[in-house]
Amino acid sequence: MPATLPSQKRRIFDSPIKQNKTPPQRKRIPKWVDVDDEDERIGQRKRQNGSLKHAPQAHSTPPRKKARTSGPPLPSPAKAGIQEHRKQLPIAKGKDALVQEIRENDVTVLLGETGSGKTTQVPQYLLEAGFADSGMIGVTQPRKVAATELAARVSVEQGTPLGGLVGYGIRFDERSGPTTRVKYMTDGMLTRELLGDPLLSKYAVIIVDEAHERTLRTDLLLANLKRILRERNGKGNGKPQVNGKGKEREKERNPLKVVIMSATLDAEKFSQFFSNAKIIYVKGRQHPVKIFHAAQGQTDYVDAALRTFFQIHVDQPPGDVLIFLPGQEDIESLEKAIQLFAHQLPTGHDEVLTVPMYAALSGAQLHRTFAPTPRKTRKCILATNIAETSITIPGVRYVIDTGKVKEKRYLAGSTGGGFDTLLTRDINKSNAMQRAGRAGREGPGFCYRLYTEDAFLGMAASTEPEILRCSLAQAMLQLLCIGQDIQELDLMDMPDVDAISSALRTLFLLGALDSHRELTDLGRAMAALPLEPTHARAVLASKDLACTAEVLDIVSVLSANGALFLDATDKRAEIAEARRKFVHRAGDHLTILNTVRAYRAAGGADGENANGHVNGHDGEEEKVGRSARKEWARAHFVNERTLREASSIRDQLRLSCTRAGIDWRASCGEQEDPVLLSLAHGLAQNMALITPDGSFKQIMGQSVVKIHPSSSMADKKVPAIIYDELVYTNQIYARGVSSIQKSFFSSLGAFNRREA
Ligand SMILES: Nc1ncnc2c1ncn2[C@@H]1O[C@H](COP(=O)(O)OP(=O)(O)OP(=O)(O)O)[C@@H](O)[C@H]1O
Repeated sequence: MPATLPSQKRRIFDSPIKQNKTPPQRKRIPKWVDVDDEDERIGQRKRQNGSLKHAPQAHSTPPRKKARTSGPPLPSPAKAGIQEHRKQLPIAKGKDALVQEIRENDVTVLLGETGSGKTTQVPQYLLEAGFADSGMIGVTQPRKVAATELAARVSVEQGTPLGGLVGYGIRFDERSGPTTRVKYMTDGMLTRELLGDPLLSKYAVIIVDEAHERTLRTDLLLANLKRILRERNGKGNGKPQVNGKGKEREKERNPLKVVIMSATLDAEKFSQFFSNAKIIYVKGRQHPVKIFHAAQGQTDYVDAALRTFFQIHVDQPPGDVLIFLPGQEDIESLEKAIQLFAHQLPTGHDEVLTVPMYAALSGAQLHRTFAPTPRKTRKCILATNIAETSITIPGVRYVIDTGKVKEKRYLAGSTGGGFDTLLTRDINKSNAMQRAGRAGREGPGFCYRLYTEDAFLGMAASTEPEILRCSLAQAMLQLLCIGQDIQELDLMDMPDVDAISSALRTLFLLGALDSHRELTDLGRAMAALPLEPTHARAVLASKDLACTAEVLDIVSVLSANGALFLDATDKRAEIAEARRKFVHRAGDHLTILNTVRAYRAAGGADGENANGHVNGHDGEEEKVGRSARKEWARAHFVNERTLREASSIRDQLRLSCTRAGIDWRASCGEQEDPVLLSLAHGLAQNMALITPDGSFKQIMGQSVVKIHPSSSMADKKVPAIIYDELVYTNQIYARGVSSIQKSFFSSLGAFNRREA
């Protein structure tokens, strides 16, 4: 039955907002069609089909109460309110049965509505039931922000400081210690741990959360968990032996429990992968989410989101709004538009606070999303799909879903030198349901889909696994280090042979593999650095060229999340003038180096403490230095957060270098060639020569590329370039470009190997 929003019969901006160039007055708002809770309907449909086993509360076996005999002392509840809230979650009703099922099965697949309490509660139930007595409980997440925020939430629920009983581990940021029993981490971090501990022996339980996302890391992890289960538990799945001698042997073997969780999972497929593992369905969601579909498809989703936001803001009760958009550009343009129109609202309306949320922002910036909303303010979070799964953003009551996402896809070239594409596409049902699930976490919620119900029903059920569409080089290098060949792994979906060949070729050209596909010492050294193979190769080359200090400065910035240079279309001339002093004629890499050096120098005394850290401790001098650096960054339109993040990455890389016997202090001063040559060792596949028309032709590939307009090398005519990446938008662009000498080619092993 069609339903309308309260204000639908009138134009959205009947209120006296200025009439000048205001898109919201141009068109009518999308018309909404109301449906019942889609997640619930789909759940029911599946249950009728018999594809789901029933909720834990349906189990008749009384839970076996196990006295807790060892392990860390459980803290007293932090706040009675939080403990009460925990008890009200849908999953709480099935707690004992759920714990019992996990005790009886090596692998459990847990399917439960968004917000039912899987991610925050299951690890705590297992902790409280003594599962962490023989090892840690590891919980993997596809995204960093989810790992850190969930660890923070669960440590509050446990009443312990973050990094104590409950901690997290993400690349370049670890908050866990000897007392940690529950550790949230990215799936990438846990796969890295396989390098040093192929049996993941410090874990008693591994919970793979949001498994429906099928990230490359999750798929590799699942294949390894299957192997580990065989080795640690003596079989793929089934009932562990718990009587008599079996119990003793089990203790010696330190068996592993695996729990696979999601709200939108093809449970049967996961169950079959783990030899028909038990499927448990947690029924019920905490709060209803009312879903509205647009009556007609929207051509301009940014404009439609703008209108819908103000419709909510003007007409609906308090509650923050979360808008899902495909990428940073749309986020920035919608943010500007919202701010513009919010200023024109008549008095009497709450303030609007916009908060962007995308992967390139630093941890501290992302943290703003979770800060309490000030009084008489409506927060509007503009997010990519990093806000789509796992997280609870307190205060969010309304979700606007544009139905779009940016998807990375690697196009492998037949002669090597493939490239990533990042294109906007329509979401699938699983995305849509997860997005709706971000409303209704603290009370009833509303989700406005800017697409029709038919469009929703016609969507694919789930995302294509990343392993079928991404570059495999880094993952294959890590696998080879633990003696695994991707083609022999028991994977849920096998990657394409072309993608495997392309990755093998990259590793061979980098010198990580020899001509028999055997891992070389160089390859092993590359895998030991927490960097992409190209950057790791550059760092290793810098050892021989005595310029590790410079290469670490550059690679740290390239590994940080945020962009280094801020852009503002209306200030292009001012920005160019401010940066003139440190833009290097050889291109973007040395410009990065100059920027890092200038920033450091702005803090006085080279801005580094005795360890070489820019972020030294709080002496008066350091405070002055910090504020001078901040001011410098502002004046030069440089993203200071990126530089601070890079500085902490560099500290960690220095430790890795020390472990690998590389002198990270080795510096070549002002010389350019050693730095560029080191980088060229890593970027040997990313080289191109100029053509008569001023574009560039790849040396190890067929593509003709242009230099991206954001590069300091844009429009420059130089004989040869290296570049960090190719991006495909309307044409193929090289980003992160430096000019190099042709004579470098003869110094690069890759070229000899290519000819071998
Ligand atoms: N940081 C937080 N602040 C406030 N409430 C929170 C927070 N994190 C979780 N909650 C509460 O706990 C509930 C359960 O969250 P949890 O993440 O465990 O659910 P879930 O079943 O894993 O959901 P999803 O499938 O969406 O990841 C939320 O609906 C919310 O009410």
